[in-house]
Amino acid sequence: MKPSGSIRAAGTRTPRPPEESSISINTILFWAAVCLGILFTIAPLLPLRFVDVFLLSTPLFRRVSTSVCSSGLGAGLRVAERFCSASHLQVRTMASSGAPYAWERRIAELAVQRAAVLTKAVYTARVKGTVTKSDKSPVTIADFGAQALVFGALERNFPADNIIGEEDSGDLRTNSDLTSLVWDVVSTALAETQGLEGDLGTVSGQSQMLEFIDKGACANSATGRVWALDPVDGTKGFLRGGQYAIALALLVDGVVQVGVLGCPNLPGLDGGEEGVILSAVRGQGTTVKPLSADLDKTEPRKTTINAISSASEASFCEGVESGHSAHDVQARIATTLGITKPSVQLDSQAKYASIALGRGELYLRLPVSMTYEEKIWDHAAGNIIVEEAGGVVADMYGRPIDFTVGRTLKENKGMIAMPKQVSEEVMKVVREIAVEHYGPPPKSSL
Ligand SMILES: Nc1ncnc2c1ncn2[C@@H]1O[C@H](COP(=O)(O)O)[C@@H](OP(=O)(O)O)[C@H]1O
Ligand SMILES: [Mg+2]
Repeated sequence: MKPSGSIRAAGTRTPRPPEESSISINTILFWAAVCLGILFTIAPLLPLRFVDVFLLSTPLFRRVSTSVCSSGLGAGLRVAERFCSASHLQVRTMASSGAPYAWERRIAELAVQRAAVLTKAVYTARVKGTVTKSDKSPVTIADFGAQALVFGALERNFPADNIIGEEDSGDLRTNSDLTSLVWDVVSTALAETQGLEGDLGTVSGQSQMLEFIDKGACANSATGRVWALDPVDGTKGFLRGGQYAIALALLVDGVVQVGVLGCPNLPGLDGGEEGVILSAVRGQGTTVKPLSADLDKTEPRKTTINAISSASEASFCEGVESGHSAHDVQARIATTLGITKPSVQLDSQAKYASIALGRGELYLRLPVSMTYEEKIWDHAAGNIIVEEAGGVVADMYGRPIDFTVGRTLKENKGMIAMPKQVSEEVMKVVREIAVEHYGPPPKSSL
């Protein structure tokens, strides 16, 4: 793992590596801005292939444009951008957005989208290369392949950040047939998303693929910038033909600041093609786009949780797997709240996505066993997506979720997500039933 200690002020972009940030002298920046301005102005007159290759592919261009914009000398560039053809929208988006975490959100969305190309191919394939992990849970070539693609993209864009990932390459390193199967789906997905290579990089071969997969072993979620990935959340749903999600979040000093959820099997927007991608940045709301959209060219749509005035109006969702949450306790809570609609059962963080999209109001996840510790990658992205959509997420005792304690959420038990307007009412009932059923909250292990 890379050393930690990459603490940065919230909302700032990851500093480029040392050699990149060395372009900091004002004179150089000024002339760089002038040159870029001229280049952008004449860009439409030049052969498209040359312009695209030069502007979109050179690391030098990315470094210079990043420095130009952050130094405030980007005005010339922005003026020149107006004259550019649509093929340069990618660069414009990158260079002109000043919102905190805009770069992180964009790369996370693109990485999740590319991973979804891979998972969708495996979802419909006959061979999924399923193996059973030591904790008895299943993992497929889609989990490994999606993790390699996303971590490659993070490594390229944020090399100083730490990463927590659900999978590691242990099962692959002892099974060359399985590794070949993963490489097949990775290389196919790379070929199908060649347009993203400039932003997300590539995977050079099997050995780099294994290296990328192993970048997620970080155990510290409390300090610095840490990404948390679940490459295929809801693997059992994935294998059963149900819902699943690709979930990526960025934590800064233990607080989730960015979250992206790709949900390939959720109904599309306005009756359109299946699959949505939601993203949220702390303080900026939650947005949604079709998963298959050209993300740089598609306006994000704000989405908010339904504001209900009484919990009895809610429809609630829960997991499909009875081994993952206590359906009987959840049913009792729903009845006590006066909810009459039957539960909607969905696998994965598609539940958080559904309530953020206003397709349900309440998510109940009560533990089957008090010894189970929820995983950070199963909740970080969903947490911010619901909160930024106007919801509240808490554990079954009404406590906020503590994301600072490493790979598991050991300071919390159970999980509930709900609209703000009814959060007191819901938390009171859930807390009472939780205490009665499971006993008082266990003492902090810290
Ligand atoms: N006993 C248990 N209690 C709660 N969650 C569990 C569990 N065993 C596994 N899980 C988690 O539940 C996740 C799926 O959630 P859901 O049931 O809502 O679809 C799994 O994610 P993966 O599928 O990524 O392994 C796994 O991490
Ligand atoms: Mg999971």
